[in-house]
Amino acid sequence: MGLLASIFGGGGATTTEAPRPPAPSYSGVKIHPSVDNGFPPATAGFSGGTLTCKCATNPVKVKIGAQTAHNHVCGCSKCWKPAGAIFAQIAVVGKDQVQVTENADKLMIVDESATIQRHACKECGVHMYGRIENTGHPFYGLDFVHTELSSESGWSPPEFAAFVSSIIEQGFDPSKMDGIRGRLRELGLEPYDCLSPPLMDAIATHIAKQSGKLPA
Ligand SMILES: N[C@@H](CCC(=O)N[C@@H](CS)C(=O)NCC(=O)O)C(=O)O
Ligand SMILES: [Zn+2]
Ligand SMILES: [Zn+2]
Repeated sequence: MGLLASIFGGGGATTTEAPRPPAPSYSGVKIHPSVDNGFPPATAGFSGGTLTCKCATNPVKVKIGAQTAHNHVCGCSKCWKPAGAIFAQIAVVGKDQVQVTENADKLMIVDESATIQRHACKECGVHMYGRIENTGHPFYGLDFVHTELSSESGWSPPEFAAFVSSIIEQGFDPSKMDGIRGRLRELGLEPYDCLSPPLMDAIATHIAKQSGKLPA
């Protein structure tokens, strides 16, 4: 065996390597019911559906007139999560495509001071859409919606995981974060502790153009 081969273990048959342990599986770690068993790709040409709150009678209905974008799971404390879920699942759509069609009187704004004005059903607590009213905000014009509230299939699938560390603020055991991030990666949802790099870059670009650091 040559010197390099002996240093770097390139000797082939003479090297006795221990078998590599199988990659750990985090399949038992729960994230959100819509992603825990995997999720289908978007349907080509899909053009929206109707979101319905959880009320057994007189549910609030919101018609979404287009496919969503930037679907993701969010670990922050402000986004609505179904019972027992650690993450929310949320996507954006143009605000002009969002129309409350039934029982609009049951909606209330959860926190008037928040950037995203989340319109929730007063009775069941489900957030039906979140709107940004600040015209200077990078995401102005986009509404935030939970497409799991629709019976239609074909919506854009989640692409990444946002605000992952924020689940600790809500009481999640910090020693179990490796399992959470491992499971998210297994599902193809790269975990970030804020938004994804393309979205953070888009926000920063908008801010730099507003301040004149970049040409508008
Ligand atoms: N660590 C905070 C993060 C909250 C946060 O910044 N959430 C993001 C993702 S939804 C956001 O854009 N919030 C704006 C808003 O809630 O209006 C928490 O969990 O409450
Ligand atoms: Zn309701
Ligand atoms: Zn959130």
